[in-house]
Amino acid sequence: MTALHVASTPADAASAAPHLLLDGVSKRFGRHAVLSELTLSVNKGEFVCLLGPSGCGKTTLLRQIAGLDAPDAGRILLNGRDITRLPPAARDYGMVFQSYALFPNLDVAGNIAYGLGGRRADKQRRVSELLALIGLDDIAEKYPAQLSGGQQQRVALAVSPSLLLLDEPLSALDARVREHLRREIRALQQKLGVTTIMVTHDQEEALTMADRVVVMHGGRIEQCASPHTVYREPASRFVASFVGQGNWLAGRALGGQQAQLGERVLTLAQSHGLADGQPLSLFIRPEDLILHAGWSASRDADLAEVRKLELLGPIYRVGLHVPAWGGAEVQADLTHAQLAELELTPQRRVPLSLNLARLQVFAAEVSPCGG
Ligand SMILES: Nc1ncnc2c1ncn2[C@@H]1O[C@H](COP(=O)(O)OP(=O)(O)OP(=O)(O)O)[C@@H](O)[C@H]1O
Repeated sequence: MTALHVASTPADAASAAPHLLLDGVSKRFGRHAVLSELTLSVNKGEFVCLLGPSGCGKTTLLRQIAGLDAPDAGRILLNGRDITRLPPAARDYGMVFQSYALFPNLDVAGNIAYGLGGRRADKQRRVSELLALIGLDDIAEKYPAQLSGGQQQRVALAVSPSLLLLDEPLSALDARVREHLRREIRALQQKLGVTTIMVTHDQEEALTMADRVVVMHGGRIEQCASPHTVYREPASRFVASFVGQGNWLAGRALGGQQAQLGERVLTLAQSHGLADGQPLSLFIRPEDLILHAGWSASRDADLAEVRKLELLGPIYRVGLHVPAWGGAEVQADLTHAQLAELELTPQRRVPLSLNLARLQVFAAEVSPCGG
């Protein structure tokens, strides 16, 4: 992992403006536009995840914020102060670009004290408080190389920077440790109120840790919203496909709020705003498909044949073939209790409908939606 740490500036306390503002930031490498007019504001104490596939520009954006690279266009403001053109050395805050943002030649207490201002006695008191807070008071005299990965992360947070920039901090760890550290980092970040921007390509990490997720694709922001909104109301086809699982169904727009799916006419929760006859893509999460115990349960249901049952731990993912929906193959998620109640087995036929309130409609090719 790499981590960047920008120490506090005196302006921090008074500012009501966004803590960090990126205003139309663009960056090219040769002819390749890696960042295209990105605009993003981050509030004090917020935890923002930059999420996107490999090569979408996450690390490049983090490097612009850190000042390790300068954008070709746009501005970066920290507490209202334009820092865009300042090389790291000319910025009047300290910055570290090392593993876990720690100085290897300072012990834990020294690392924490480095970022703190004030008189020596106050500093010592604050260091003790922070060590207690992160639960590492017994290792104050150890050096970063003597710490475990998790301990290093905790110290990096306790260094209490104005802005903590983390680039894939958990990617090298095994799943169990990663899950534990996610919770620990998030809890500490909230306790300490450290404004944090973390790069990840792991959607689960972003959804579980962030206040806001910035989904990037091809150097642009596709959506910037809470994890709940990104998951439940993806702003573009890309976001819908990249975050979580989902079923795509090919349909056709009818007048008003209606859409044709195979033989079925659906009345959507909202107007799709598309011209009559235009092809559209209907998107629905596996948990938003409804399997019915009896045929009379819903007049809106169509018969589906169970093709596959896959155990995913707490839920079953059921593969279904639906002749009435143009022969669509879909996946539905069911709890163990639901599966038992429906007595589902392969080849069995079951009435299936869509939770129309949860159905998302996209034009067959839709333009990205900015965050
Ligand atoms: N110094 C550079 N010179 C030329 N091209 C670069 C440079 N740095 C990054 N790129 C290119 O810019 C694009 C974005 O790279 P970046 O590292 O920001 O992506 P990323 O989203 O962080 O990906 P990953 O998750 O794989 O780290 C890539 O195509 C990369 O090859």
